[in-house]
Amino acid sequence: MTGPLPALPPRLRLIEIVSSAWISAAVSALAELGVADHLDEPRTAADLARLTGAHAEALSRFLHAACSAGVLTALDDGRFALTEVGEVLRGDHPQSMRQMCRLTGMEEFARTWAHAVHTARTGEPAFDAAHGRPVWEYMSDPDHARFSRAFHGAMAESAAGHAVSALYDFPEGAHVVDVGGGRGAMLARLLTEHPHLTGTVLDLPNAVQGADKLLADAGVGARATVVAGSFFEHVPEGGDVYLLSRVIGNWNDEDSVRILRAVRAAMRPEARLVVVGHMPTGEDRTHYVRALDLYMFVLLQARLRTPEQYQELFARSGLELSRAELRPDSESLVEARPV
Ligand SMILES: C[S@@+](CC[C@H](N)C(=O)[O-])C[C@H]1O[C@@H](n2cnc3c(N)ncnc32)[C@H](O)[C@@H]1O
Repeated sequence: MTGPLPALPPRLRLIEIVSSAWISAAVSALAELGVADHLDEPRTAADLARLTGAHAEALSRFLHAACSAGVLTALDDGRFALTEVGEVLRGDHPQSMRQMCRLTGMEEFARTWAHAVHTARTGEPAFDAAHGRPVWEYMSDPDHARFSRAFHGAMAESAAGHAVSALYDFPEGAHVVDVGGGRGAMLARLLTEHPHLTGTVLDLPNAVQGADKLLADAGVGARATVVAGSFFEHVPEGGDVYLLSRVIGNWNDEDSVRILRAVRAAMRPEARLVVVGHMPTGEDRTHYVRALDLYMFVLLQARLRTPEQYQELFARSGLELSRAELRPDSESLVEARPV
């Protein structure tokens, strides 16, 4: 189903809502198996099962479930084809969501959602209730390297497809410090698009694993530095633009102010801070922003914010809002300057 849902009697509508989690799990499983990467031409379930090491009859159920969500179409001859939406599940699509769809289905998140009622009762993060510690700490544990790789792989995939340069004019010759920049995918894209820029990526040691290689493979290694560390302890000085992409939405107000103050302490008076992330605009066409706000709370006791709410955090951190670029259904941008 690709358009708006038809009007349904309340009981049917409700069961449609709660069972959509199963369809979502089916799409995540297809992403894990890499099914879409074999659908450069329509194929049967048996063919796809052979190519992905899956069970043919079981896979056909997953494929039909994905058809009901409009990700695939079942052809009259029994073969399955990608729809325009399904194309984005391909690993080689320029805006691929394969790693993100795979990540969404991982056990860690399933267990987190199973504890969501704990969050509703107490206001505490369900991730901690399910796993005994906060998500960043859990991910830093070498025993959870698979989850960490999947998480940072998904972030790198979506950051690489993110056109931050379409939203912001980076000054000629600027040095960009990507604070909490993961594997450096966003920095790599920025430096590729703007040969005059240099940059630094700062993130926790488990997150920057592979960043040197990613930047070198993108051909920008000579203009980039990778720093492993915590933004609560130190943010590198000397930047002209400090980027916080999809970071502040992970933290409550107190911690956000600590991060912003650490960035502010590193900034020269003429430097700028650019915050990128989903912000409620009131014009969003999907329920994703509301769902993401819930997810941030359940996972991290955090929230998405409007530019006005960012301004409140900036005011407590020695910064002031200098620009806001709101984009419904997509990531928005706010800029701040030191006061
Ligand atoms: C949602 S991800 C966003 C990554 C990247 N900026 C992007 O937009 O793709 C949040 C990032 O914050 C990083 N992070 C969490 N705690 C941190 C800390 N104390 N110091 C530095 N980075 C941290 C995580 O490792 C993760 O890479």
